[in-house]
Amino acid sequence: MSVFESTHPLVKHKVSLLRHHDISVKSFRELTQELSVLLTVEATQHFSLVTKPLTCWSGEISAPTLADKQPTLVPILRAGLGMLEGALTILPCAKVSVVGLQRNEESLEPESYYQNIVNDIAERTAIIIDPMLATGGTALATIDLLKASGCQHIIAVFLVAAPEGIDALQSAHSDVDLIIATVDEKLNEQGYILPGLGDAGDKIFGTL
Ligand SMILES: O=P(O)(O)OC[C@H]1O[C@H](OP(=O)(O)OP(=O)(O)O)[C@H](O)[C@@H]1O
Ligand SMILES: O=c1cc[nH]c(=O)[nH]1
Ligand SMILES: [Mg+2]
Repeated sequence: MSVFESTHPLVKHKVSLLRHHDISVKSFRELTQELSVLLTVEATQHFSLVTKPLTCWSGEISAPTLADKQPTLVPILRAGLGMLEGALTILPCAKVSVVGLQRNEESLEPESYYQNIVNDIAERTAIIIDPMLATGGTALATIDLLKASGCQHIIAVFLVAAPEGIDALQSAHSDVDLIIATVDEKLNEQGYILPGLGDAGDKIFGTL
């Protein structure tokens, strides 16, 4: 498994803006979408290309073209929906597979309440999108579900990740690549990332 933490100055700057304690819902949503665009560029940077003949204004050329089927984006409800529009900005033909998981606030275990996975997922790269990787339980459950559905290639994109969550994914799924805006310090006793963002879903949906 590769773990890629972005070093892009715009990514770092936008994560810092997200951390402001009194950030508005509007700003949190906008920054989440902007970060999602930047991280989706990173997530797709190793996609394979083939050359295909193309007639352009000056004649025949061999043009680089994506080799494989479009990926499926996998937003984890709710907070992952906040990253969907940004990812679709640069992958406008991607399919979308939705997974509904909510972490139980006491046990910290993810509880499943919805899933709708594209039926040809075995032929597509899945790009999981969720702002937060904390204990890793939610991401693990999502990866298990995608693999059980036949998925062969998974990339997971997070805005903020705790070392505990990264370790959990590395131990269980060494074939999954992680793209992360920022790796934070640790989890607190309630399973929240420090310094973190607080509850990303509540900030995106205004349910604080
Ligand atoms: O790594 P974990 O310990 O599993 O925690 C991370 C999960 O927690 C948050 O979702 P939450 O359960 O708050 O649901 P929400 O998106 O509906 O707010 C977050 O968006 C992740 O999905
Ligand atoms: O810090 C955290 C941990 C889990 N979910 C969040 O939204 N934030
Ligand atoms: Mg939440």
